[in-house]
Amino acid sequence: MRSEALLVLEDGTVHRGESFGATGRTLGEAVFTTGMTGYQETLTDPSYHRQIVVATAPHIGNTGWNDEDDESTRIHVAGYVVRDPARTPSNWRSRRTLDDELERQGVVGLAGVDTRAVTRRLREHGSMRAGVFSGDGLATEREMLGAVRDSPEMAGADLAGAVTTAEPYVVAAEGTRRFSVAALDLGIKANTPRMLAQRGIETRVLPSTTTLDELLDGSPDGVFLSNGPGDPATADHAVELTRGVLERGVPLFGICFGNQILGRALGMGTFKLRYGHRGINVPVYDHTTGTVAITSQNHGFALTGTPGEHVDSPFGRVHLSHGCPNDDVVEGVTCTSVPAFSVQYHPEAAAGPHDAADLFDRFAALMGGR
Ligand SMILES: NC(=O)CC[C@H](N)C(=O)O
Repeated sequence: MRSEALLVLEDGTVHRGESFGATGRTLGEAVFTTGMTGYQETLTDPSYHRQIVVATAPHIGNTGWNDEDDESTRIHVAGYVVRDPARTPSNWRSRRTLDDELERQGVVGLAGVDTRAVTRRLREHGSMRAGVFSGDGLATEREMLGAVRDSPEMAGADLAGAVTTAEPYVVAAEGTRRFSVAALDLGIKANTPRMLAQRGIETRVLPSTTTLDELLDGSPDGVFLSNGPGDPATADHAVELTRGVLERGVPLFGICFGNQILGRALGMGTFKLRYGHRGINVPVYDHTTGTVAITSQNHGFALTGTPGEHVDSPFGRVHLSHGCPNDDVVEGVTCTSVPAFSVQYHPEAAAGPHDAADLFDRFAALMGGR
């Protein structure tokens, strides 16, 4: 029997459901994702650190949990809120149920709430702090709401240090090594080095506190700035490193948090979106080619500016080359004087779609001087 569990939002809204996964108490920023598949990749994506993820897709857990699709060594979400967990998961790769895995990793979840109502609330009032409470974590509503309101905001949160690798490691290229890349790990997903490896690129993954000398040790052909949790306005060290890389003319590619960091290094500002972009079918318009890609996204912050415009930077002209047609948010920047570009969405596409995979080829071409 599942026990009672509550989702308490910062604005005082309370949703009653049943415990799912571990019982107890968890606090974080409530955000929603519209992805209908890929919950394993979402839950293990370090960018979701300290977020309580609400799935708008009603049936979650249908394909169980496997030993192959983790994007990192553990589940990173602070909590998981679903409508209707699968009672009988079925997939040839499944090893256990989502419910069991959440419990095994001590992740507090909630099932049986009207996730569409929660999503409407977050869409209209913005992402907000929240808590999931069950078992020993339950208390009076007043006490639970107090705990939510005492918890830290996502704005101003510096979280890369909580998810970065402790030690450097190398992911070898598949086949002949064409290039080597130094990747700054701010919460990197496993599929990024994998997609680089498929293109003959060796990736040396380095902790977020790496110095510029360590980053450029061995003269890598390129530098990669990873995705990651938290507020990009706090990522001063990564911004400094990026300026050093741009000054030396080393080819650079950034994804999501990495896009925000490149933008900041170029003098742009960042701001918090009302409810962010999280899903696997978000359109992005490429102002260079005039094409649209359907993309995987997970961001709560964005760069300032208008897609399509050119702006001046200490490193020459910058094209705000990609934008989201839904709301005109900048989705990518391309430098015209230095070999650097980045995107706010996820070409590593875990989970899918694969429209943007060619960006890794573009990075390879940049390193090849073409
Ligand atoms: N996936 C990411 O890299 C997210 C970047 C940043 N933490 C944001 O929410 O905007």
